[in-house]
Amino acid sequence: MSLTTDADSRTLLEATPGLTAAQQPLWPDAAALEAAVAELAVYPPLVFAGECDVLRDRMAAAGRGEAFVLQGGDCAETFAGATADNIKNRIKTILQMAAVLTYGASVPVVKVGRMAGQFAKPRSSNTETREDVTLPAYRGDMVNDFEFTPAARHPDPQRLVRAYHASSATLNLVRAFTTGGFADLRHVHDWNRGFVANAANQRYEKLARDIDKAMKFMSACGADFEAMRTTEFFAAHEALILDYERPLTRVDSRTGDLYDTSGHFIWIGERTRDIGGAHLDFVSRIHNPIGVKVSAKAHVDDLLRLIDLVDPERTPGRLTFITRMGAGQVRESLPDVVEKVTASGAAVTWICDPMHGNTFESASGYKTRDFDDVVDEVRGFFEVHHALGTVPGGIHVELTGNDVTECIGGSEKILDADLNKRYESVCDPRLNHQQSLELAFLVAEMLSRD
Ligand SMILES: O=C[C@H](O)[C@H](O)COP(=O)(O)O
Ligand SMILES: C=C(OP(=O)(O)O)C(=O)O
Repeated sequence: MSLTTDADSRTLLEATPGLTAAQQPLWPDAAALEAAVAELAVYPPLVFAGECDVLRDRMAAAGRGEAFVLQGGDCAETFAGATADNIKNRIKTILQMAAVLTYGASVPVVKVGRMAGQFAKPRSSNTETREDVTLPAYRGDMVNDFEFTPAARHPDPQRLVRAYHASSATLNLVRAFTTGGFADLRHVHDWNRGFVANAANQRYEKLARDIDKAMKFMSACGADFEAMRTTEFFAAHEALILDYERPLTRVDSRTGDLYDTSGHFIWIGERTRDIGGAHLDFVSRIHNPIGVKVSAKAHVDDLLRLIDLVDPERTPGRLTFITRMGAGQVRESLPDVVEKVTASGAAVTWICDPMHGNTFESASGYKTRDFDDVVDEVRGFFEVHHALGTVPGGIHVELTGNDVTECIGGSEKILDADLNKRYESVCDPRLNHQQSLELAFLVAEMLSRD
């Protein structure tokens, strides 16, 4: 991997003339921005192109039903939140979920963290008003600070550089955890025993007992548990701020192809997937596996054009549609999209994001999601794919390993009145540790009925 100055990469480091990039900050100081971008452009890549290729193969397997993808992590990572404990708890939660899903799906689970780069947020409004004060909206730690003061909300390009360092430190610990023994399947299994030991989770005891038996069976057969002390783990985030993604785009010295080395998998959000926009133009020129969020409002013709642009060669694993239609819409809106995309001969992998179509403001004023809606959207996603004979390839979830109270419901029965106890997200509400595991048990049940 090298940073070359050949024509192709030079063009990539610059914005394509005439294309609009939605949801970008209004950086107040052009010289400061240029300095930050120049700094990023000479830093080492965060990931290696070969790892992105491996993930593309894994995503292709999920598209064929030979693997199942679990993408999960914070809605918005913060610099202050990039602590060892937070990262460990999130990895632990994802590993626990993956173990349960592996049993349910009987295929490998591809583990992808929404982490080590998820520092930018698209917003519905450019401003936020509290009482009679209006300030720029918080757009993620990569851009400005959550604190509601004029100074904090001022976009600062040096934050792009801080995001790189926070991502680098996060990824370093993630790699240590997942290759150094923390991911040992036997530990993960023990942690899951703790989950069902809680009386509130008795409903999942049978599945947990079955997994226990499977572990004992594997042990009796002489399975090599030492080989299961490590696991593959990939990093993903929304490629939103092009002043971050472009300078981290490098030429792969093996092939001459371009890769965005800020993460293995990057996705384009619902608000930035316009066909003539700069985001799709950007991802069409890099070789990472790419996700695109698809809401119930998406027009199929636009999606078909998008496929032609981003995946003209129909490479399995290259393009994933992350559908987020809402529990009330998924059964009505998803079939047409899946049918027409499939009929076009496209090779997309389908993943369900059951979070972003199910957000509402609670009576007490918190942005929240109801656990039942989250489960129902996944159920609807499975139903639609089963009816059409297509493959439900995975889930994409906003979660944390901590005991926050941001989404209502689940076996702990979090109520609206509980939300103020530990609402810590700086943007959208996440499933907490228990809710995440409960979702994994429920999805494992859905998968094992396949
Ligand atoms: O995470 C998703 C979006 O950034 C978020 O839903 C937008 O939130 P907003 O409507 O509060 O701006
Ligand atoms: C903003 C997000 O989702 P969407 O683009 O689907 O709204 C997100 O996943 O953080």
